[in-house]
Amino acid sequence: MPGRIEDYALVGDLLTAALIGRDGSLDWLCLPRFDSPACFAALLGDENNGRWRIAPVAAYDDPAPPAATRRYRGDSLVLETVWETDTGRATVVDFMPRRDGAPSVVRIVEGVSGTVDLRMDLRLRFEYGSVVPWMHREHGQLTGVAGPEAVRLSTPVPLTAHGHAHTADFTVTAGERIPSVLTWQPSHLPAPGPVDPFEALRRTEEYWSDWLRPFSYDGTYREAVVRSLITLKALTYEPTGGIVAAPTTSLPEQPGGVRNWDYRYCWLRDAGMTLEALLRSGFTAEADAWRGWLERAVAGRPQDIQIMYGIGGERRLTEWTADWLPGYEGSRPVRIGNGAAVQQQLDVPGELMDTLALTLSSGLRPHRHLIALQRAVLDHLEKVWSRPDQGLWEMRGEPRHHVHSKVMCWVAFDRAVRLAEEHGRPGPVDRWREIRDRIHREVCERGFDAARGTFTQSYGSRALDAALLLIPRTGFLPPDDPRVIGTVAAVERELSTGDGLVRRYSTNAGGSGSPDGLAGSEGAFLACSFWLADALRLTGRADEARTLFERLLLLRNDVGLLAEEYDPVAGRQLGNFPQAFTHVPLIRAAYELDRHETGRQ
Ligand SMILES: OC[C@H]1O[C@H](O[C@H]2O[C@H](CO)[C@@H](O)[C@H](O)[C@H]2O)[C@H](O)[C@@H](O)[C@@H]1O
Repeated sequence: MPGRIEDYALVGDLLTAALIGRDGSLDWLCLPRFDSPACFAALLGDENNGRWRIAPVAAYDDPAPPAATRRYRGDSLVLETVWETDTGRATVVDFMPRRDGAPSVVRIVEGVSGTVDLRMDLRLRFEYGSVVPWMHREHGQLTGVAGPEAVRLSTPVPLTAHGHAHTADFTVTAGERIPSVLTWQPSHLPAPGPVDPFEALRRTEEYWSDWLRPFSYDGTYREAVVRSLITLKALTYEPTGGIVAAPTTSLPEQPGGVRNWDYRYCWLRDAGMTLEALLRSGFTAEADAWRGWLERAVAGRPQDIQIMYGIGGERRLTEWTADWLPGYEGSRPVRIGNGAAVQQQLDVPGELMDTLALTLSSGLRPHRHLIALQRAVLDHLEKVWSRPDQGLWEMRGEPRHHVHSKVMCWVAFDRAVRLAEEHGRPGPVDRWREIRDRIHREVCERGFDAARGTFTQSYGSRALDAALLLIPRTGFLPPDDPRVIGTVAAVERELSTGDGLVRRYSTNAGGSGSPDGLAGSEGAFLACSFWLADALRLTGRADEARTLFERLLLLRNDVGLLAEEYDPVAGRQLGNFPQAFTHVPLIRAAYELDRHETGRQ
């Protein structure tokens, strides 16, 4: 059975990523890309949906299994799991080397002291756990083939078949290193050249230390920021520059519930925020690559711009359900694809304009096509900003006039005005200024509940929304405006989960059912909880901001990773994992709190 979400660690090769549990089981891997079918999908079912486990024999069935501790090697994506057994200590080193042709996962067992008896258990399943491949030996490698896919395992450990599993018991002694390399390829091609596991390890470590070289932040939260940045980089599809929201699908927002979504795609919103974090950290190459991805993805008519795309810029992300998969802890359906791709979410043009303005002010050269695109986006937004939408939470119910979306429409015109005023960019500035001011008036009249002193989730509603915490950082109103202060206080009061964290909205607002039209509820939303920390700082409550931020840092798992949500009652992470949307505000809050402290000193 899969572990808790926080039991997993990430390894990746910048084209896809794998999740490996504390129990030594690789339970999730899509090959050759993030959005390809999984060849190990135990995460969304059990071992018979595909897994590759290496662990001490005693860890398999013993009710008191040996203890494992984990860490990444330095500032890299090379994972080490250290097993302490009665007879000795062994380390399993897991990583995905940078690709030189075919994608591979390398797992090296190193004997540290004494001897350790281990077991390898390989259950290869293509097509999200549904296809049992034909397994055979070829050129000394165990090979699995089914349809278009082939996987080869190269290891000195002799595996034997037991039903649809291949297993081996073996012993490692101190000083010994036993490698296994699993490589994927299209089945019609000849076997790729061998991977030297030790040389691959050296190069992978070297790559990560080179990558971090431009990073100079040395503040209080360096360790958390670095791990978040490495995670964001690992979620970037290197060939195109697209950034996935998370490498998983259908890790539930409520165990056993229906709030299960596929995040292996690029949201303009999430990626724009990621870009801000990368730019602020000095990673301009990634920012430039993403801009290239964006330019290609959105090319065409502005009315056809989607809120999300595939990692190659694909538009059709048709949602379907993998009904054969039991789901993580029975959370069904397991969704592949994402129906939100065709939604109207009016915050997105604002995110886009904000990101483009940021890239310009960071000194990246403007692309001619993007300048034309901005004009076209604004022309289109002028026609549609007053319509209802699904909002940033991608609510699947009736469209509404979401206040956060309207504020972001204001941002779109505001940034256009500023680009014209400050950078001399051409455009109908007076008209943009006039629309900007009209949106502002409308939001303050229709989106503000004067009796309670707070902005609301949508016009005329009493419901609140933690996205409103973003208002002070957009410049829509200054942080010390009583309407901002009232909104922060109302969100804290009404959306708190009792421990300082907040939900994004109430799934039971006024007893009338959830505004998202879905059954069940969900946990505290971690991005919103980081936004709250940021809003507290902005509104003059820096000490409370720091306390909340440091509490949030404690929710990271043993290797520094966070999912989308957290269940404060069960004390466990929820939702897709690790999630960019969570790690991005962590980075921002860390920088801002440090900056505040330095300013104070
Ligand atoms: O809550 C319902 C929606 O949940 C997902 O969207 C969430 O994740 C996105 C990616 O991180 C984020 O941009 C969005 O703001 C979140 O609400 C899901 O992808 C949607 O299909 C679903 O309707």
